Amino acid sequence: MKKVLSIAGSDCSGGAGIQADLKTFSALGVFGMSVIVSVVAENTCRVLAIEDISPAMIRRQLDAVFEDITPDAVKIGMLSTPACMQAVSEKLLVYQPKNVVIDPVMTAKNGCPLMNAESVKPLLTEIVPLADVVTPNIPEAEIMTGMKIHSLSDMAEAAKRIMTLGCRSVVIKGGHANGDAVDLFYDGKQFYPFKAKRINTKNTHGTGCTFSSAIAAQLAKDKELIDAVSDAKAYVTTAIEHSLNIGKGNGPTHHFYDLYRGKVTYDED
Ligand SMILES: Nc1ncnc2c1ncn2[C@@H]1O[C@H](COP(=O)(O)OP(=O)(O)O)[C@@H](O)[C@H]1O
Ligand SMILES: Cc1ncc(COP(=O)(O)OP(=O)(O)O)c(N)n1
Repeated sequence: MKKVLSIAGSDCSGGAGIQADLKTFSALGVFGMSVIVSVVAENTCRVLAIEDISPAMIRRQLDAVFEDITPDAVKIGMLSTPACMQAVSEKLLVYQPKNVVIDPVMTAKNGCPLMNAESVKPLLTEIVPLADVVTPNIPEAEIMTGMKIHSLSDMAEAAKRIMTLGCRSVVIKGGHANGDAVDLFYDGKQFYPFKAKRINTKNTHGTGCTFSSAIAAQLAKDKELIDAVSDAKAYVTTAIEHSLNIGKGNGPTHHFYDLYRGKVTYDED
């Protein structure tokens, strides 16, 4: 069975972060592992508190995984401080995992910051260059590039700027735009827009985590980047279509086993 590691924060309400990542991995038939970088006391309405795991403990968790198991892909989510980033980048440079997907999480849906301001620079210089694919939403892409994004051609310009940071490809997600949900994938040569009808729901907690984890799961299963992004877009769209009215705020995406049962392929190795 293919194995995928998530390096991210814990969402105790189960809709985003490590919890969304592991649910996505299971639904897509890969074995999920987790290195927890921060514990977030959050729910569908708000973030109450954040406690970062020490950099030493992040390093030990990474050693524990990599000395025993070789992940087929790695997804990186919330990294709140420069010290967390340094611990992760240092170990990934040592272990050199393949298929690294980086979701540069900066704020929760309710606007609460999940990454502090001094982390932008190390994100761009130490973390993004490790990525096979980086998946910012529009506000994150604006912060990464210093430009405003109002159109698909702005998304294309931002994608070009992000590629200069040294990643292999980028998908700018269109969840925060108006109209259809159009994500723009750029591999340094060509632009590929992935379009889905916008689903009229408030229950979109964890959409970014779900999408990036689904890309990692598909890359682990040896899909080409473009096919992994295409499949992940289909997966997240289904997960939003069937999202759950749990909690009083933005409910979570649903990792809809029944729809995926039968479509998932398991490897025996
Ligand atoms: N209401 C929606 N209908 C359909 N797709 C959506 C909707 N909201 C977000 N998406 C999709 O979910 C994925 C995550 O995007 P986005 O919500 O922008 O990320 P984030 O959670 O990081 O802010 C993207 O593929 C985006 O197009
Ligand atoms: C622990 C943790 N990590 C990431 C997020 C952000 O999740 P995301 O899927 O990008 O979007 P929202 O659900 O916040 O809209 C989080 N909230 N918590």
